[in-house]
Amino acid sequence: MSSQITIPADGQKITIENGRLNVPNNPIIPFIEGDGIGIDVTPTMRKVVDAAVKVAYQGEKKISWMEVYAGEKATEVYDSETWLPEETLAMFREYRVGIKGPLTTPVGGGIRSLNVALRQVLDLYVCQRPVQWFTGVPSPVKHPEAVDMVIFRENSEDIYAGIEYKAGTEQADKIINFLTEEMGVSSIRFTEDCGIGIKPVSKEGTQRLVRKAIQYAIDNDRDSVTLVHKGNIMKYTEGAFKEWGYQLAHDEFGAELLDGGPWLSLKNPNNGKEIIIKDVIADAMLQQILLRPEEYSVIATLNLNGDYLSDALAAQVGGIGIAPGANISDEVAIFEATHGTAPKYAGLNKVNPGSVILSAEMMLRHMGWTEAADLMLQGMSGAIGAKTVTYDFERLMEGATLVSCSEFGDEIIKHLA
Ligand SMILES: NC(=O)C1=CN([C@@H]2O[C@H](COP(=O)(O)OP(=O)(O)OC[C@H]3O[C@@H](n4cnc5c(N)ncnc54)[C@H](OP(=O)(O)O)[C@@H]3O)[C@@H](O)[C@H]2O)C=CC1
Ligand SMILES: O=C(O)CCC(=O)C(=O)O
Ligand SMILES: [Mg+2]
Repeated sequence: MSSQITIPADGQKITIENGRLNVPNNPIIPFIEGDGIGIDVTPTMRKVVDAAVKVAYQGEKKISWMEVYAGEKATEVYDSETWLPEETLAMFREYRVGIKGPLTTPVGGGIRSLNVALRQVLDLYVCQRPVQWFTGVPSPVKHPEAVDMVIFRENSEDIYAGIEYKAGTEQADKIINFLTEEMGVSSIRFTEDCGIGIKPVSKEGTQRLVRKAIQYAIDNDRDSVTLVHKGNIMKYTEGAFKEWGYQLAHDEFGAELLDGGPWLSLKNPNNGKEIIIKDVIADAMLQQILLRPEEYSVIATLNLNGDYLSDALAAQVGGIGIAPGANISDEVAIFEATHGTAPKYAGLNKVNPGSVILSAEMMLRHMGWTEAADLMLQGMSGAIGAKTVTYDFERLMEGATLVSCSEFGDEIIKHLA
């Protein structure tokens, strides 16, 4: 298959040297526009990033964007069967840092999630989703300012691994027969026409995620890491996640039992402050984040819990239209909005581009371009403070001026200087 990707002539590759990113002044950044509202939010994000970089570095630094394809656009550019071209994966591997818009996943059939495939193939095992309130953003809770959490969602395992067999197929029946006849399982209520899903959760997968969460708490002066699990019911997957998480905190970070346990306490080696390692059962956590958000800071959790928690928490600070995210491995990082393709709004230049813009802000910070990242936050706060906002905020804010997706980007740019 011939290449459909144009490599910008004027940029250089980001490399990794001794485990650290080496970012040239003119890095090539691969991006996927995304399906649905990707066509609205991604160009707006690029314009805002370019403006922030220009203001921050006065032309000394500049991003060379390189479009790579996935999803519906890939089927147009390549052929109708190609949803995730090998060269897209190769570019992310080679260029180290990228960003993407949302990609559609059909429900109940059709292709499996391309978003999940990207995470699995590139082993982007950390899904990092910070949730923080911007002053003035409409919220359904009384104290949105109390929400300041960073979710570390395990991104490569769990029921999200996509090991599923459709009811009535030979594979599903084979597994059911194996379970009932060889494993003594008697609790499959209806063995006829029963779909089967498998939930792999490993010690290594858990510990590499929890390690990142604790290190983040240390590096960012956070006071707790909460392991969120449903280990009372799923003992050997979610329960094991909790046990392996505590074990890692003890073995690698020297955490000690607090008041006899099970919570642990460790001293932040940077400043001597205490970091508590605790755990909460997932359903109770959904209540806790609403009632006592100030008690939670860094959250480490399994893939599906993290998916639910991140949208629920986003709602408390303005919705998924403004909640950013990153998928990170030791070699590659792909930043992405937490929302989906919102097909009913696709191409209307209507939705909030805040989520992918804040994902780009995380990307700039990851690259060490903190001045540009800080400016993006300033621009976002400025646009929201001036109440020039997209429909999702405008419908909840008194006295706000409704602007389109691209106009919201322009409002952010106005507040960069
Ligand atoms: N990482 C990814 O690429 C993801 C992809 N998806 C995929 O996206 C598709 C659609 O999923 P769906 O469940 O409808 O979820 P979506 O996130 O696409 O949309 C749900 C609702 O959230 C609100 N919303 C979403 N994005 C924005 C935005 N930028 N600005 C303002 N409001 C927004 C809208 O609410 P309202 O109607 O109230 O205005 C929208 O109707 C599916 O195929 C799903 O698999 C889903 C999540 C992540
Ligand atoms: O891949 C998808 O379609 C959905 C993924 C998702 O909801 C998420 O990553 O938050
Ligand atoms: Mg989700």
